[in-house]
Amino acid sequence: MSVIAVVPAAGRGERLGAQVPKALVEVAGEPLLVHAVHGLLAAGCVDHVVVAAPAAEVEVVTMAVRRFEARVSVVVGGAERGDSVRLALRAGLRTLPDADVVLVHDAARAFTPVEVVRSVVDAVRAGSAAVVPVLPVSDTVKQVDETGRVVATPERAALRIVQTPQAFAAAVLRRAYDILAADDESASPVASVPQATDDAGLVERLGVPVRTVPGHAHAFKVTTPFDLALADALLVGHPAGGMSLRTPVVGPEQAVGAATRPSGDPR
Ligand SMILES: Nc1ccn([C@@H]2O[C@H](COP(=O)(O)OP(=O)(O)OP(=O)(O)O)[C@@H](O)[C@H]2O)c(=O)n1
Ligand SMILES: C[C@](O)(CO)[C@H](O)COP(=O)(O)O
Repeated sequence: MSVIAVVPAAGRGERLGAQVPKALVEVAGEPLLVHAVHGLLAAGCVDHVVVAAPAAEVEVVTMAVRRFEARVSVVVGGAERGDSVRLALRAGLRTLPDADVVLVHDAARAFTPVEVVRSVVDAVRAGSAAVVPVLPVSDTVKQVDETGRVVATPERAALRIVQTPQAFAAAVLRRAYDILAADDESASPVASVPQATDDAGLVERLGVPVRTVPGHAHAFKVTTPFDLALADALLVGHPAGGMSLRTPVVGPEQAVGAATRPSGDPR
């Protein structure tokens, strides 16, 4: 019984517009990707992390995560986020075939508090097949048509912003991504990956109920230059590898009951 986290980090980051792929953009002296991986491992309940890297950056990414030793592996990502998740998931299930829980976590949500990681894992361990961290919506949301005309105003109280890591019973996510077995070689690794804007969306299509747990403002997705400025501001006063990297990485055995332990760390 173990927990795998897959980290899609193969995007270009068009909306950020940096000179390097977004996952390699540095905040407080470390790439976003390293902050994200550190946060997962620091939660103490994740056994192995698989990062999906841009094809041209596999070596750079491999060097960046070398400090985590065998607990992190790197694969080449795909054309879309879903392709990257599938490739990383397949590699993770080969590394740890007995994994019972899989997390999917955006490299771009680099400052997610460890409590959120523990909370989604605990919820799956408690019997939920799929769990997503969410925040309430504070703006009114409109649905518009292709011309921009408002066609509906959904009831705000029923809406939630969805974050990552999203956690799944391994068998359920494997089914959602149509990975029949950890050593399945029968099809192209990225053939017919169903696309959705998040992984829970695929699981919903299977009719599997998805549970929510509280997310955290620090789990925002670095998408635009404004988000990057926010990340820099959050880490002001922290040394290189500040907020996330101050939390020591602990092994799963040290994290028993971790979700209920008070933490003095802002993560
Ligand atoms: N082909 C892709 C596209 C995205 N991602 C990853 O999925 C996460 C969420 O995607 P997003 O924030 O949209 O990143 P980008 O696709 O890089 O951003 P943009 O849409 O602005 O280009 C990121 O960690 C990104 O690296 C990925 O692994 N493979
Ligand atoms: C998975 C996600 O982070 C949940 O909010 C989000 O849907 C990713 O969207 P993106 O356009 O790939 O950034």
